[in-house]
Amino acid sequence: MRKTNLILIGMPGAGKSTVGVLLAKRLGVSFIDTDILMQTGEGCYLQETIAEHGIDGFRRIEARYLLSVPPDCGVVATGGSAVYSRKAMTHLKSLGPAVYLKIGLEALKKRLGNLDKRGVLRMPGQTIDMIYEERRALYGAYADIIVSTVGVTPDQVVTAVLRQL
Ligand SMILES: Nc1ncnc2c1ncn2[C@@H]1O[C@H](COP(=O)(O)OP(=O)(O)O)[C@@H](O)[C@H]1O
Ligand SMILES: O=C(O)C1=C[C@@H](OP(=O)(O)O)[C@@H](O)[C@H](O)C1
Ligand SMILES: [Mg+2]
Repeated sequence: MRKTNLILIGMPGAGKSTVGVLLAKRLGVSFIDTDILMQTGEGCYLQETIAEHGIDGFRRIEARYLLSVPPDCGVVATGGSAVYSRKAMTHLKSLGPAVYLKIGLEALKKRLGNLDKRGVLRMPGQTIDMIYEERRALYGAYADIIVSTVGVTPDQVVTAVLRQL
């Protein structure tokens, strides 16, 4: 078993949570989904945190949970909005390489379905195209490793990540 930490970043729907748990099992390490860390810590669903605190409030609270990820984290599936906190990303990247699970806009639209049901952080009127445009430079800038998740199964994504380590 390889003892290693990996930080998964990318758009909502890219497969961070799905692939993350499979990767952790293959590597024999722990798995943390920061969305779950936040939900259990706050005692409510992410949508409720967004409704109560607004987008900026959600980002601040999310950053706090990202900063609480410990050194022996194993594989970490972040929420898609993690990259809005430079401080949190600096912390996470100090723990292990950031793996950008990349998905094209058209494939993403098919996978995501109704954005509101998924609780993607967005300003009123902001479309998925706009969010994609706003974020892709951030994901690219933080990425140590980039793996495409289009036209491949989650298991194949795991293999592709391991090949690049
Ligand atoms: N490689 C893949 N191919 C097709 N569907 C996928 C793939 N990886 C994940 N999915 C599906 O996409 C959806 C979003 O996956 P999820 O792991 O929740 O993404 P994220 O955590 O990045 O938001 C789920 O329905 C999941 O089953
Ligand atoms: O990208 C986003 O704005 C968000 C993505 C979600 O996580 P996933 O990327 O795991 O779907 C979750 O953190 C929250 O609903 C906001
Ligand atoms: Mg997820």
